[in-house]
Amino acid sequence: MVWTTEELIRVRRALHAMPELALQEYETHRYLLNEISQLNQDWLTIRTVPEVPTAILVRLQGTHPTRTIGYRADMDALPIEEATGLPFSSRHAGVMHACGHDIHMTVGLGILAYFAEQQPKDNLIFFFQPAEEADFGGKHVYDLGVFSGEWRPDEFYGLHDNPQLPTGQIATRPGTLFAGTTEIHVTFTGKGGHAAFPQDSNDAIVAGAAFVSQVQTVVSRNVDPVQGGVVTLGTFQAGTAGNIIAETAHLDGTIRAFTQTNLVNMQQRVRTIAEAIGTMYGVQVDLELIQGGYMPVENDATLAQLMIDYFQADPTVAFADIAPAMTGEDFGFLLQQFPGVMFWLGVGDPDHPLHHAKMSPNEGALAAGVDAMVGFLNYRMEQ
Ligand SMILES: CC(=O)N[C@@H](CCC[C@H](N)C(=O)O)C(=O)O
Repeated sequence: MVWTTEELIRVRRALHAMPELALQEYETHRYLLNEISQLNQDWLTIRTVPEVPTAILVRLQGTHPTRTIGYRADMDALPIEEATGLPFSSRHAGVMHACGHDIHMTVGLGILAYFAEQQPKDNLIFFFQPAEEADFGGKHVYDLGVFSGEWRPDEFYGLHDNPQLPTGQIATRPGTLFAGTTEIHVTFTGKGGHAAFPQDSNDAIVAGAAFVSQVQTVVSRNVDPVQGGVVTLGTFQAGTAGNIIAETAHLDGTIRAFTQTNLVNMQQRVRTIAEAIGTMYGVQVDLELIQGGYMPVENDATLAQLMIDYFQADPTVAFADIAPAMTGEDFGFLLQQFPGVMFWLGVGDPDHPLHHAKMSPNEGALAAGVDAMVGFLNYRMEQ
């Protein structure tokens, strides 16, 4: 490791305090560029992408390259009011790094800082990616043709922090690691009116409530229980007062499955239910189902096994086998274009899951993550 633990913590706390939503990561972008510009530039090239202005790519020229290896860290945060009480809490009201992307960026910078001092044998590309939680930034950048020519990785790696695992533990598996997801955005529009005269209205809340209940049958009745799936509705906004019948109800949610086939079937069921509710309750239905880049995260079997073998043989790494999770990740899209591996990095906060307002990763994971990945990349470059 080139950066000390103290330097990693300094960077992580600065990033934690400046969380920004998808495609708005301008302060984060400036901060990362400033840190990267202070590294040794001898074999380092920085590239920005005008069409996705918060993205940053960095290429390190290898000494005797046989391949180009990509490493991705995501940058965006979530619309959550932080409640950790930490002295370096979010400075941005209602926005929080509650998914640990501050950890991801810091580990990425730590690995980059190491190879900016120790020139790698193979070429390395670091991709600081906007918009993982929404708007699938990885797909946007890929679709622009950015990963071509000398910026084309032969293989791609990335990590996600995991509060349920002990600090510094690494876990992954060959094949499916995370689900594919689809965002649900639906508005039911009926006819508002006085609470006393329901016969003259079409109540959007009743339609929305029926939708909430009915979509519960998608997983319980339409998905093979052995394969599993998720339909969660995370928002329901309707109404202004107890004695007014609401004209509109808006709900947002997510559909998840480990295979694209199951995901598409679930999308169709959700669409059918929404349309049927429109007919049953006499409301207009505006439904958007957006998958974008949130494909199932499929680890390349050979590269994942290589990584697992390396980590299991390294006495400094605590490695654990793990089952797939229903988390989504738009890295799944990039792993459909390039072989590669995503892995979990334990951050030891079992009482506060990802997306919780009190989630507080243990910073001991930073050095563990950098050391493990630097070790693996050096090993991979000998193959
Ligand atoms: C790691 C993580 O938490 N990722 C997000 C990805 C969101 C995908 C999309 N916006 C959706 O809501 O389906 C997750 O919620 O798993």
